[in-house]
Amino acid sequence: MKIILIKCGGSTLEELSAEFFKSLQELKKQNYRIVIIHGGGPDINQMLGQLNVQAEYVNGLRKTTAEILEVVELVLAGKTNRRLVHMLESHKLSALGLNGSDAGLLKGCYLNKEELGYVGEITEVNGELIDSILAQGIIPVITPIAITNAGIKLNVNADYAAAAVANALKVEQCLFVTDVEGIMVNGAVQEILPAEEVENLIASGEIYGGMIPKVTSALSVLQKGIESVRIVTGKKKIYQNEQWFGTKILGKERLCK
Ligand SMILES: Nc1ncnc2c1ncn2[C@@H]1O[C@H](COP(=O)(O)OP(=O)(O)O)[C@@H](O)[C@H]1O
Ligand SMILES: CC(=O)N[C@@H](CCC(=O)OP(=O)(O)O)C(=O)O
Repeated sequence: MKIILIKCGGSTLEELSAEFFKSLQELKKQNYRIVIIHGGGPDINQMLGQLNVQAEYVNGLRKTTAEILEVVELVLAGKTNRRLVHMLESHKLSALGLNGSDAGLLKGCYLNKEELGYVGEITEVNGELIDSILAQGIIPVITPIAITNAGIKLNVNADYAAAAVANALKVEQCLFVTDVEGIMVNGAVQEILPAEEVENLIASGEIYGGMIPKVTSALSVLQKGIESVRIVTGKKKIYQNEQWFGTKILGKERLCK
C-alpha cells in the first residue's frame, strides 16, 4: 500500500486551492492512500485573542495551560478539522475527522511539563485504526491531540505529530503543505535541499520560525528511511502527471546513490 502523509499547516488552510484538491484526486487515482494531519495555530490564536488570553511560545511550542488546552481542542477538533473534512468532501474526497486522543490514535507523554504545561510528544500511533480507514478509501484527517496512559490530553505541534505518524506508518511520501512554495535560500525556492545543509541554514538564520519544526520533522522522517519529504504550498498543485512540486529534502543515503 502506497501511503502519503500530508501535513496541512494552519497558515494555509484558508487558502487551499482547487488545484491542491485536484492533486489529491489524482494521487487517489494512482492508488496512493492519503493521511492528513492538520495544524491550526492561527485559528487558536484568534480564539485566544477573543477570550483575552495571551498566547505564549517556547521554542515554537505553545505554553499550554488547562484553560488553553480546552481552547486548543475546541478550535482544532471543533472548527479546523471540521472545515478541512468539509472541503475534502466538497471536492469528492471522502474524509473522516479524527481526534488524536480518541481510540488511542495518538498516545503521548509530556514533553516538559514544568516549562510547557499540557504539551506532548507522540510515543505510539494506532496504525491499525488508520489502516482500516485507508482500506475503505477514506482519508483520515487527524487533529494533533495526544492522550497519555493516564488519560490526560496533550497539545502536540502538528509538524512533530506528522513526523510521528509518518514514521509509525512507514509512509512512502511525506508532504508539509504550508503557505510558501518551498524552502527559500538567498531568496530563491530550492528544488532540492540536501539534508546535510539544513542545520547550517538554521544556524545562519535562512531557515527560521515555523519552518524549523518542519525541517526538523523532515530530518527525523528521512532517518527512518522514508523515500522523500517535501515542503510545498497549498495555494497551487502539489502533484501532476508523476511530477511533485515544492522543495524536496534529500536524505544522506539517497544523495550518495
Ligand atoms: N527558508 C525559508 N523558506 C521559506 N519559508 C520560511 C523559511 N524560513 C522560515 N520560513 C517561514 O516559515 C513559514 C511557514 O511556517 P508556519 O507559518 O509555521 O506554517 P504552518 O502553519 O504551515 O506550519 C513561512 O511562511 C515563512 O515565513
Ligand atoms: C504544542 C503546540 O505548539 N501545538 C500547536 C498545535 C497546532 C499547530 O501545530 O498548528 P500549525 O501547524 O498551524 O503551527 C499549537 O497549539 O499551536
